[in-house]
Amino acid sequence: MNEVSAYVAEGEQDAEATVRPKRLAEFIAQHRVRDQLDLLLRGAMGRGTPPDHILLSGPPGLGKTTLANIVAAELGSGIRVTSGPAIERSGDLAAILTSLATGDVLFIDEIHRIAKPAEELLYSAMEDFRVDVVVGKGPGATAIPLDVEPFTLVGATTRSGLLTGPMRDRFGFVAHLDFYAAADLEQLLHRSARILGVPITDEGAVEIAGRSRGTPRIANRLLRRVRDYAEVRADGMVTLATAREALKVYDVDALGLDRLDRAVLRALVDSFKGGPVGLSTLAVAVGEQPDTVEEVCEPFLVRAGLLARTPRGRVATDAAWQHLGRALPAGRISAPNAPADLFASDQRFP
Ligand SMILES: Nc1ncnc2c1ncn2[C@@H]1O[C@H](COP(=O)(O)OP(=O)(O)OP(=O)(O)O)[C@@H](O)[C@H]1O
Repeated sequence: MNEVSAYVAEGEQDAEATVRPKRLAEFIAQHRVRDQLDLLLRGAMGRGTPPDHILLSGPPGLGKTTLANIVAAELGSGIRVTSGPAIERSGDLAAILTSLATGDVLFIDEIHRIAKPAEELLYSAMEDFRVDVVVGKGPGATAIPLDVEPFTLVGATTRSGLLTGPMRDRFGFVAHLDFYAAADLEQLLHRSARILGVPITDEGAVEIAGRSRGTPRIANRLLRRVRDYAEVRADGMVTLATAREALKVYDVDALGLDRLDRAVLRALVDSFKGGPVGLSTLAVAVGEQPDTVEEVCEPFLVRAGLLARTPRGRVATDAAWQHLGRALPAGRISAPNAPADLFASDQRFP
């Protein structure tokens, strides 16, 4: 996994936890989602019932796990955390569900990857707070109904388009987290720097924010890398100069693209003449899993107008050729920058 991707590397989780906002009021930006959640939670607390189930979607590192923890903290409830791939058998899920206390929050990350039998069990738990646990096999199998205490499911997904209709319909509140504006990331960096005791100038924060791909987790990670550099090679202060020098060492370019992002663009432009090319072929060309290319690199490349996802495959836009410093080949049909709605549609393209 490359240095600055939006996934958390082992050993960095403590640093992440230190700066993670604990309450809604500390959660920066995403005002619409924050307001809506605030209403949902206060309404439910006023009535003394658990709020509707909540689905959070969006690219990695934008705050889904943080919001799930905030929901529990605001409700004053306990939280159980698991993930779709971790629930292999419906029995695993039944054990979790039946051990929940009244009002608990159950957070399922990557909920689109939950196994089918477990998903079906979840339907009745979400709707009727009841699960049928099947004991035995074949004609002798019996279903034992078990009660589940009223709870709130918070599901997180990077691919809401992959959720089945029945699953999506059972969430009373669905929120899509979008990439953060640079100004919001500056605010976030100042907050994190304060908590970590890192002196930072406004220009330093602007520089890091501009290269953070609209993603809080990446902003926090770059801050830690620039802090290392500032402490080892300068006087410890994060400034414009230390940020620039450090980010050069870590191979993060002016748009915030890292090695994998650039490898994807280079493969598209140099090996496939700008595309269209299918996702799996592109992933093989850069030596990564298709899921990583699709979920980690592409959302931002599309957002930055460098790559378009079309029904015929991935295409490098004119801006991608320019960003790589390549001349557009003569006779090439120009691919204008990707329209934002292609990204928002969140569909799986070939
Ligand atoms: N709105 C925000 N305000 C302040 N910090 C934030 C905000 N959103 C995210 N962060 C920070 O970014 C880090 C990553 O957030 P989080 O783990 O919630 O992302 P995620 O969307 O759940 O990603 P993944 O799906 O990969 O787990 C957190 O440690 C938190 O400190």
